[in-house]
Amino acid sequence: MSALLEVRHLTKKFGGLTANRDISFSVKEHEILSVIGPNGAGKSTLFKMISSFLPTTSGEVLYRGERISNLKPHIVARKGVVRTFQETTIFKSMTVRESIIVAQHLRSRASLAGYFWRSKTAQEDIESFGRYADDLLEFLGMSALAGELASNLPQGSLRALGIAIGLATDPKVLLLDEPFAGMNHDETMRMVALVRKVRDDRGVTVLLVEHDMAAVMSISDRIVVLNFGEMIAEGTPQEIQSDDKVIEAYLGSADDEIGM
Ligand SMILES: Nc1ncnc2c1ncn2[C@@H]1O[C@H](COP(=O)(O)OP(=O)(O)OP(=O)(O)O)[C@@H](O)[C@H]1O
Repeated sequence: MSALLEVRHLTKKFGGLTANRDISFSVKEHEILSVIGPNGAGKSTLFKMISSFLPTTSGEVLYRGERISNLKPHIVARKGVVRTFQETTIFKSMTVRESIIVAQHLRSRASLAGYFWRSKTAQEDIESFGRYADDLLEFLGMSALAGELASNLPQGSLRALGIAIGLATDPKVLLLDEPFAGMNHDETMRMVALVRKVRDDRGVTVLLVEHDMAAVMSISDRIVVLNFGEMIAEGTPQEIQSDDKVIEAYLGSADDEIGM
C-alpha cells in the first residue's frame, strides 16, 4: 500500500500555546488510521489542519503528493479529502434523502442561474443526485429512512446520516471526528461495521479521532497517539496497547493497561 496522505512536520500555535508540535505520519490507501490521545492532546486541531479548516503554523499536508494544507476546505473536499459533519450541522428540517442531495452540490456542474431557470444541465444534475442518494442509502442500509426527517432520527441513524453526507461527494479520504461518541455498545458495534464497510466496499481511506478505546482497537489498522500536542507513538493496536509511553500518557503510570 502506498502513502495516500502525508502529514509532514505539522505545527499549530494558538498564541503562546502549541496545540500540535512537529507531527509527521503517513496514511496508506485503504487504511483505517485512528488518532487518539487524552483530552486537549491536539487531535481535533490536527484534523482541522488536515481538512484545511485551520491554517497550519508550519509544516504541510500532502494528498497524492500534492500540497493541500492551507487551501480552502471546499477545494480540499473536491480533491477527495472530506471531514464528516457533526450532527449539530445537519439540517434537521430536511429528510434523509434531501440532506444527501443537498450535500452533493460540490459536484454540481450547473450554475445557480441554471438551477433557477431549470437548465438542462441543472435538471440532469438533480436527477443524478437523486439516483446517487438512493444508491448511497441502499449501500448504508438506510433506504427505509429516506423520507424521514433528520429531526426524527435516533442518535445512531443520525450519526450514519453524517457519514452518508460525508460520502455524498464520493471522497477518497474520510475524516471522522469521534464517530462513536455518546453511543451505547450495540450502536458502536453497528457504526464500527458501517465504517469498515465504507472502507472495504467503497475503497475509502478512513482517519478517525476517537476516545472509545475498545472501538479504536477493533477498527484500526494503525494508531497515532498524541499527548500535549506531540506525537508519542505510532503502530498497530497491539503495539500501542503495550507501549509504555502511551500507557503513561493515559494513566500516569506504566503499571496498568489502557482501559478497555
Ligand atoms: N481556536 C483555538 N484557540 C485557542 N486554543 C485552542 C483552539 N483550539 C484548540 N485550542 C487548544 O489547543 C489544545 C488542543 O485542543 P484540541 O481540541 O485539538 O484537543 P483534543 O485532543 O481534540 O481534545 P478533546 O479530546 O478534549 O476533544 C487545547 O489546549 C485547546 O484548548
